[in-house]
Amino acid sequence: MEILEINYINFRNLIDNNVKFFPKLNLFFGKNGQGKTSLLEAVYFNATGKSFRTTKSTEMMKYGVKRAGVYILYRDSISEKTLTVKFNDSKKEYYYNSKKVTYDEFYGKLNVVTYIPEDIVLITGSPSIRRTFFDGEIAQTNSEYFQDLKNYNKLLKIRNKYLKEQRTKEIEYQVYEEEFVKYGAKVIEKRLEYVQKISIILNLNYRKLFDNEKELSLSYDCHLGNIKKMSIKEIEELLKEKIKKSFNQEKRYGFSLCGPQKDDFLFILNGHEAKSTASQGEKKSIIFSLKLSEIDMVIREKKENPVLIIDDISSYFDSNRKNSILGYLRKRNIQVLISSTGDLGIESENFYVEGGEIRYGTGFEQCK
Ligand SMILES: Nc1ncnc2c1ncn2[C@@H]1O[C@H](COP(=O)(O)OP(=O)(O)OP(=O)(O)O)[C@@H](O)[C@H]1O
Repeated sequence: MEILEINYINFRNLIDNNVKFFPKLNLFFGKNGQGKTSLLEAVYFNATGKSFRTTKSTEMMKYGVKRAGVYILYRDSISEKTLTVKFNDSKKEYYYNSKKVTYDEFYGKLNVVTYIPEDIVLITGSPSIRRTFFDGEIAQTNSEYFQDLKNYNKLLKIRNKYLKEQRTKEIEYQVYEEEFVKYGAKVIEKRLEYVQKISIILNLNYRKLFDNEKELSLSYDCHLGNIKKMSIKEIEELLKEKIKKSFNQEKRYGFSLCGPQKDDFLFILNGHEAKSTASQGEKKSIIFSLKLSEIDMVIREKKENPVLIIDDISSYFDSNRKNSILGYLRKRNIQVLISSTGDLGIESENFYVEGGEIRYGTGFEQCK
């Protein structure tokens, strides 16, 4: 996939514009606070309907305006396509090839992978951060998972409501519980399958780019115990069993204590959990390897190259490591959008960002 151009209106500090991108490395450089991240955020938001900086879309609207919008023209292996998101403080509208669509129909069309400074929380942060991240990743290439997860989350809310209101003797509750178990097991099974696939690629990428003396893996830490070799029926049975055992406690608490919302994803480096043992440098390298592995997963599942977005590359790696990563990305024929406060010392198409304006082809001397 390749983004050909983006148009934005009233997006953060960006001056309304149309920017054309190039197939390989696109570098957006400029001083701090000029709009580099805002441009990358606009691309990400246009592709996914979400921001990597905020959960409130109103924060992305230029101060003082009532509505904003982004439009992307991109090409996949078949044809050119467009995606548009229009939003205001109360709703978002999605368009695919100029036709209004639901979010379900919109999500996953244009695949993007991001690497931003805040990504380190994928290791250091809480399990819910990892669940949200991996759920999004799996859903990006697997629309069945997107639906299963949506159904499960709906059922979880309903089940919690019944538990809270002590209505578990009602007939409907039994029906909901059966569905809850069915979708819960589906979510767990698909997550496990994804983890098993990506873990192998993750280790290869980590060893190739960062440290071939170490072994890195990702494991799915399921609240049901070791489910690695289980069929979906066995997972369902185990979940049912677990619910039966915790039911009295669930009624007391008024919410579900079982289900995939209790699970976690663990990064294991040389046999130890990275969260508590890996160095800062190792954590950054693990996350970068994860992002490269996501690219490989998209290629594998969708037969399309995703677009890679890297915000502020200079803040992660020293120049040696940066050069080896960028050289590697160039060889892989992936479109990359990178922001930096200076020259990267590698062949790239350069854009200068100043005061919300993006200008193509200007020299690095302006940045000094
Ligand atoms: N909703 C908004 N409307 C207008 N301006 C905004 C809005 N949100 C943020 N800004 C401003 O936009 C400017 C650009 O921010 P951005 O994060 O894109 O900068 P940057 O070039 O990536 O900087 P850095 O190199 O420091 O990360 C900042 O000065 C910020 O205060």
